[in-house]
Amino acid sequence: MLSLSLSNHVPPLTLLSHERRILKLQSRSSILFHQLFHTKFLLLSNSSSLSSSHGVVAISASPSSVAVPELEDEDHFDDELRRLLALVPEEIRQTLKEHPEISELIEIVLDLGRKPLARFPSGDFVISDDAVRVKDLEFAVSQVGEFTNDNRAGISRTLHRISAIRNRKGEIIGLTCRVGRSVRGSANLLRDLVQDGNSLLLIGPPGVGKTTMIREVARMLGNDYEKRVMIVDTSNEIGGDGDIPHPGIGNARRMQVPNSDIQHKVLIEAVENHMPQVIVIDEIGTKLEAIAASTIAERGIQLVATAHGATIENLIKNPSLDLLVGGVQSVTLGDEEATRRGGQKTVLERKGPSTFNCGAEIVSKTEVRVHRSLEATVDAILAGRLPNVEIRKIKSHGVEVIMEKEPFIDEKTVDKKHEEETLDVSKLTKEETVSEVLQTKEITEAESSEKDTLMYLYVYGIAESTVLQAIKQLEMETAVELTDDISEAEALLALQAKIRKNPRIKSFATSHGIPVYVTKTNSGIQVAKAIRALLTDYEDGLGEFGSEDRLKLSEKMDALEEARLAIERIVIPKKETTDLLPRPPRIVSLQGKLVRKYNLRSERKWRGDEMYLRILPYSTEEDRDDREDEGEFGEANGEELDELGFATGESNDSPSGIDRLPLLPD
Ligand SMILES: Nc1ncnc2c1ncn2[C@@H]1O[C@H](COP(=O)(O)OP(=O)(O)OP(=O)(O)O)[C@@H](O)[C@H]1O
Repeated sequence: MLSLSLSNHVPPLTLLSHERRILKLQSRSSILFHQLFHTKFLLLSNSSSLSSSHGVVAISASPSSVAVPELEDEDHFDDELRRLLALVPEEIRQTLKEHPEISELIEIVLDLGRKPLARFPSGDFVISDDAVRVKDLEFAVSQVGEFTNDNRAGISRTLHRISAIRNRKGEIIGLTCRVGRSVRGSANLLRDLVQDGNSLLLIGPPGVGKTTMIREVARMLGNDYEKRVMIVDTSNEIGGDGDIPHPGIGNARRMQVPNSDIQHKVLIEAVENHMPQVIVIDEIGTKLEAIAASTIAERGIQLVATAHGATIENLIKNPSLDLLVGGVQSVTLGDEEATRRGGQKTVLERKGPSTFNCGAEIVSKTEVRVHRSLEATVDAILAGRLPNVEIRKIKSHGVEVIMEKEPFIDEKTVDKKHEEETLDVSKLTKEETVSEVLQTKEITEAESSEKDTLMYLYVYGIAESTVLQAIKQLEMETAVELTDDISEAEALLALQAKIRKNPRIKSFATSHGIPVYVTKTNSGIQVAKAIRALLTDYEDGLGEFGSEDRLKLSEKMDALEEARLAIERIVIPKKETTDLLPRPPRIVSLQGKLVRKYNLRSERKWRGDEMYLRILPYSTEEDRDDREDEGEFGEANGEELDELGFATGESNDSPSGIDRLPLLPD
């Protein structure tokens, strides 16, 4: 039997659960520690050795002297917990302190005239049989900061959150005192998603641990990846109460929000004034906040946010928040398509790009369901298919942090079955669907691996089984893989009638330089012809397929987007003259056209030998010079703007064809 040497202040019986440390005896001479909730180990033996890989920390020691884990900031944490316990009347505080799970306390509930409760992961505990009195509430309130309009307050330099319930006169008659803690490693399951700059939306029911995870993401991005992180901290929950943020956020900075109603404005201010690379925000709950988040994402800033809701489906159905996942619209089908879908006349489709690239449903503190492509998930859900999900768990029965993947479900193949064999996917058990799909995928992958090159193809409006069949028959040099993610596609194959009805897809392809091939019918022969044409083009210009156009286009799109943002964010609302970045004259001319579409005046300027556009906050009525200038670099015309999707006019549609967001109200 191993003997454990314990530090004096840790009672032996609480060792296994204290701060959720899990020790597992691996053999007579070694012990492994679950390193999730602490960062430092105090080695009590000189003969101990410590090694770490993949979040697993192994400590080997001689049987008689074993390492004891020690929280880096244990004293600090104890002090914080003490400050929360200080809120309850002294006579019952001791009872609470002696509770064996005190280090895992979640909340203290004090309701006038009722017995005080402590909430633990294992359940509720009645702290005393004596009901809470007015003076008990007053005592607690006197120790916390000011309550803001959302009835929340904090305790300075701690992460605790105190929420008040008031009577109709506004007097406090109940308090929920939530323990806040910073937990190192709590976001390890999400590290790979955010480290490359993906925007991530965390959702989950109240109390599941979203704030704790997002705080750790902020710290991780700021410290481990040295990004400029700005937290917009609506209730001071991420960075704690007081003006000096809690050390749990690491190098991340934080902006406080004076009033939750203006959270969206602080979000925009954060971007405009503090040059963040990442914005972190807890609880996006209103339409205005969702709009502000989308605006930020549009500017290419990485966004990490939380929202309430157990699943992505909940968000899709929430009219205030559906914008976060692209929004939903009802589309009327053509007769042919409606017949093919068994008479269904309208379908729901995603309206535009999702604000976030990835999503994670927090199931518990140790389990998340990851949607690597939120757009693909939303599309799948709206089409009645199963989305791809990765289930990631921290296994506590062992000592490893294990990433689990739910078996891969290839939506395209599910779709194929849906379309070709009119097979009702919902009637299949998940296992049946998955195993069939896996078989198909294996075959495709085996075939692909024999070919020299691989091209990603996005198919729109044509049954994918027809496409796969055609590819197989053609026996070209290039292997083709169908993708659900249009942004990774190297070519787009569409049914003409379908793509005409969806200018957004076409516009996206154009703006990203993705060549589009269309067929008039979706017969096997037509489809095969189109694929042969596109593969021949691809093989002819291998490596440069569309790349030159892609470059030119992306520069034009960037320039127009820059002009649009300057107009909508600065020139119009602030009535300020704004200079754009220097561009080739041809592109400056195009920007000038866009400015005129907003009835504004612009001037071409030179910096050295570089030309740039100055946008003035005056109407075009005064814009004589510019009009006269027209034609000097004369290729730019309104039609080109239209082609690029920057048509303005009366419609509220986005100039880029990808739905733009309305301007934020003042
Ligand atoms: N990994 C963890 N280890 C230990 N305790 C945790 C962990 N994650 C969260 N907690 C605790 O669980 C409680 C709820 O966590 P948190 O406040 O982060 O949840 P939430 O989902 O943001 O809740 P809400 O939606 O109500 O704001 C807190 O007391 C927190 O300290």
